Formats: sequence, C-alpha cells, structure tokens
Amino acid sequence: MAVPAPRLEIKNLRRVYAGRAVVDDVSLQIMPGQVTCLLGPSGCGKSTTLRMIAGVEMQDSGTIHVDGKLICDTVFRVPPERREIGLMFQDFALFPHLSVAENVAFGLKSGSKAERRARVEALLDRVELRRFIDGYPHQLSGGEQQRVALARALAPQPRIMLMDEPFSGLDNRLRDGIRDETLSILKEEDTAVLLVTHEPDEAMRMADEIALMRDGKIVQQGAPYNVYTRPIDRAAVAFFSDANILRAEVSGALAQTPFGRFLAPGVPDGTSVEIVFRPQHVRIDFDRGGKGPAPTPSDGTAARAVVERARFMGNESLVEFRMDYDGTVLKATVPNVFLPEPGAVMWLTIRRDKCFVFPRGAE
Ligand SMILES: Nc1ncnc2c1ncn2[C@@H]1O[C@H](COP(=O)(O)OP(=O)(O)OP(=O)(O)O)[C@@H](O)[C@H]1O
Repeated sequence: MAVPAPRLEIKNLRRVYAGRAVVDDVSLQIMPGQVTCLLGPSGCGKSTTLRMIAGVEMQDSGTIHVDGKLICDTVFRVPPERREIGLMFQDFALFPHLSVAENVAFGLKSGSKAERRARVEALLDRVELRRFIDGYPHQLSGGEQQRVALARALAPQPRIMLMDEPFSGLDNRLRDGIRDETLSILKEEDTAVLLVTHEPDEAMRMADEIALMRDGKIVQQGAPYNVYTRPIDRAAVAFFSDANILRAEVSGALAQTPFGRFLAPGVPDGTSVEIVFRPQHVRIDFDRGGKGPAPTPSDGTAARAVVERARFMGNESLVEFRMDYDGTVLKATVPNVFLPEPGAVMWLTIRRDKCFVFPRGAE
C-alpha cells in the first residue's frame, strides 16, 4: 500500500534577517490528525516558521508541500488565502462588530446560506456555545471567545491548523480544559496541527511530536516521552526542568565524582564531561552518626550536604543543598511536604539510570 504524503511537509526552510538566519534549515512533516509542537525559547524563530507556512512571509530558500503538492518555493507561491490553512493566534481577536455566528461564518465562502448556517451551528454545538449564536464577542468570557475563535478557524475545514501560543492569554484554570477540548476537536476533524509554544508543559500535554527549536534550528525531534527522557544535550534537559550538573574527567570510560563513578562508554580518556540530572532523581537520606547510606550499584555513593533552604511548591517540595565536596548547590524535589531546617546535614545519592553524560561545553 502506498504511504500517504504528509499533510504538511516543510523542507530546508530558511529565512535571513539582516544577515542572520533566524530560521535555518528547518524541516518537518506532519500527518493528518497529528499535533506537532514547535517548542523553544523566545526569539528562536518559531513564529517566523509559522508565518512562512501561512504564506504571509516568504522564505529565502526551502519548500512547503501540502498533501504532496508544492504550495511554495522561492519562485512559485500559492497565496495565503488559497492555502486552506487555519490560523489561531493569542491575539487573533474576534471581530467585535460581528455576531458570534457572523464571526464563525467569516471564512465560509462556499455553500448555500442554509449550508453555511448549518456548519456554524454544528461548530458552535461542538464548542458548546450554541446559546451565544446571536451574541457579540464582548458578552463572552476570554475562554468563550477563544472557543469561538477555534470554531471560526475550523469553519472552512482547513487541512492544516497553525497555532501560535493560542492559550497563553487564558488564565490557568481555564487553560487546561480549553486545551484538551481544542485538541479533541482538531483530532476529530483530522487536521494536521503545528502549535508554537515556549512552554514545555503545554507541548508535553498537546503534542504527538515535539520539535525542539533553538537559534533557528530544530535540535531534537520526537515523541514527548523520548525528548524528555533522552535529551540530546544539557540545554535540552534544562529546557524541561531544573538541571543539576556535576563536572568530571573521563578515565577508562568512567567519570569519577563525589557520587561515585559514572559510565561514559566510548568517551576518550581526559575528556571533560558534565553529568546532568533532574532534581526529582536525587535521593535524600538522613545523617546516621556522621555517615550516609552504603553505596549501591543503582544509586552510587552518597555525598554529604547541608540544607540551604527548602520550599513547598504545591505538588512537591524543593530543597537546595550546599555540597560538602566543593560548595556547589544541588536541587532535589520530594513529593509532598518535606521542609528540613537550613543547616541540617543530609546525604544525597543520584539515580544512575536517570543521569545524562554529555561532553562538556556541547550545548
Ligand atoms: N521582520 C523582522 N525583521 C527583522 N528581524 C525579525 C523580524 N521578525 C522576526 N525577527 C527576528 O527573528 C528572530 C525570531 O523571531 P520569531 O518571532 O520567529 O521568534 P519566536 O521563537 O516566535 O519568539 P517569540 O516566542 O518571542 O514570539 C528574533 O530575533 C526576531 O527579532
């Protein structure tokens, strides 16, 4: 059976401003019904990528295909309004002078009046706002307006939906519900979605695939679980959570640290490495008459530390420790309430299977 073409395929997209490539050789494929998140810090080129796909900006090189058909290269260009792409942006406001029904119907060009009305009603049913059909945007809450905006974007049955931080204007309480609802509607409609966000939580929650972007390039791409558990470098770890770092030098494929030895297979002798681990993978033990727990193969050796401060964060407690060995501060999180006094002596160990060893300086 022939493999269907991706709904959206961008190849080697590049955009240069003032001599700087803000989007640099970006390639992506998105299948129908798939949500891909372009995740990265502010200014890394996410919105510029989206604007090129939408057709409101031209790339300097690279191509864009939809369902296997070229829609844009540097010579040929389907205009934005003929690309069958829906847009949802944070500040993509509804038209204040149009009713909810007129807003949703805005992009509907084909079909009879009755057919258009039926599509508007069906979509408002779907976002559970049918009762506001003759209302006006100012009569709706922020979350309701966002749902109308979703219905408006979906009305012409776009093959692709581009979303740029669409939920960041909503307060936390509303956000999760609207995100989940939006996602299930988009899946039902079999739309390919490219969602731009700088929030790892949002990407983890929404994405089938995350494309991690930095300085105009996609540095890592994969399912959220893989990107989180197999980060390619220290910055990729730190983008998702706090990251602790140990520095060491490799000798005989092992890195010696105050927490014992770490495997560094294939790393040449004398290489400086960083051992990176998340605060939730630090184990805390109490002091037992000047000693910590005995070493184990999975947790290595315990290192002595003094509590610097401890804070309750809601779902977990965050404890900062000053390490005896060189005064560095390491962070540990503990589920529930754990608030030891500053100055208390404790012993830390690190889960070996949750550590990442990277050559030092590789960002
Ligand atoms: N029209 C423009 N002219 C010159 N530079 C631009 C233009 N548009 C964007 N840039 C620059 O390109 C870089 C990428 O911008 P872009 O908006 O794509 O980033 P982003 O990842 O979406 O960031 P944010 O999350 O803050 O919106 C930034 O450094 C920005 O200043």
